[in-house]
Amino acid sequence: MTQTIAFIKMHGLGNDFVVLDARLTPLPQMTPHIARALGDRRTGIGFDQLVLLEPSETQAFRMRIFNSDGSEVEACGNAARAVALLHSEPAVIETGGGPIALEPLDGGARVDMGAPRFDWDAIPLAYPMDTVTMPVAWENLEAPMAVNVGNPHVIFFVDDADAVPLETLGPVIEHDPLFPERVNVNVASLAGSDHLKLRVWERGAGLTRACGTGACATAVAAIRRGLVASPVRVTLPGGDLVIAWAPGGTILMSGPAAESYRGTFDWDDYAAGAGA
Ligand SMILES: N[C@@H](CCC[C@H](N)C(=O)O)C(=O)O
Repeated sequence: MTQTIAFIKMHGLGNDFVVLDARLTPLPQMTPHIARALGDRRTGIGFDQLVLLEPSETQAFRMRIFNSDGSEVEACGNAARAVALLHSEPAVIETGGGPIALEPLDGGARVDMGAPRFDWDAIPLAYPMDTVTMPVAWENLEAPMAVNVGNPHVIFFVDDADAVPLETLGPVIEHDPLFPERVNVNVASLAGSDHLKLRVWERGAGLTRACGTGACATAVAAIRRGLVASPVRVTLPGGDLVIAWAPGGTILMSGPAAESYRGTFDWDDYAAGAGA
């Protein structure tokens, strides 16, 4: 007998999610096949990420994240703000990238995303390399910085982020063998002494309206290079986030989130033919 599953559609700056809440009632096992089928905007519900909330043995609850290509990943900044809004009270939660602290605000949230990591094997890269000014280039994109903020990011500072053909270069860089777990690709330009403009090609999801972890990684990279001072306003196609970070500390991300609608789907409609 098929199971009817309730979902909540949410977004952070247009980066959209389907949230499944299995904290009290367990759901059938999520697989990459089902996540991909649900995420298909032509035949499924459609989303950038699927967010699965489960009980945790160590924190208030656990947030699992699946990209629209079905891959399970460690972190999602915009989803963290959406989940903070849904949970509606402060909480420390478990993620694949480590614990993060949620604080709901009116129409959004502040999230402590933990400390960034810069070592080549923490990104991870395929071999040892300076991650502050990487000696690599893809066409006109050169000398990026790599940061892991729970998930892996590479950041290119350019004169005009809008002029970069991210839809063609993004997938090439995402799948370059230098990044054994693939990578999220950020192109940023300076808009002021505390303001960056950012576009992101997301690993496993493509071009999105906004990427919270991309904003965190890019702000940290720009502060580390001495390009901007914290707190940094990061303007994405979907709107603005504010990121605060000091070397040695954790990253604080603030910004909006919203619920779009609630619905249900039949599990068997998406499980058909499911292998992995
Ligand atoms: N939308 C995100 C990031 C989602 C995960 C990412 N695509 C990855 O594969 O690491 C955000 O807001 O941070």
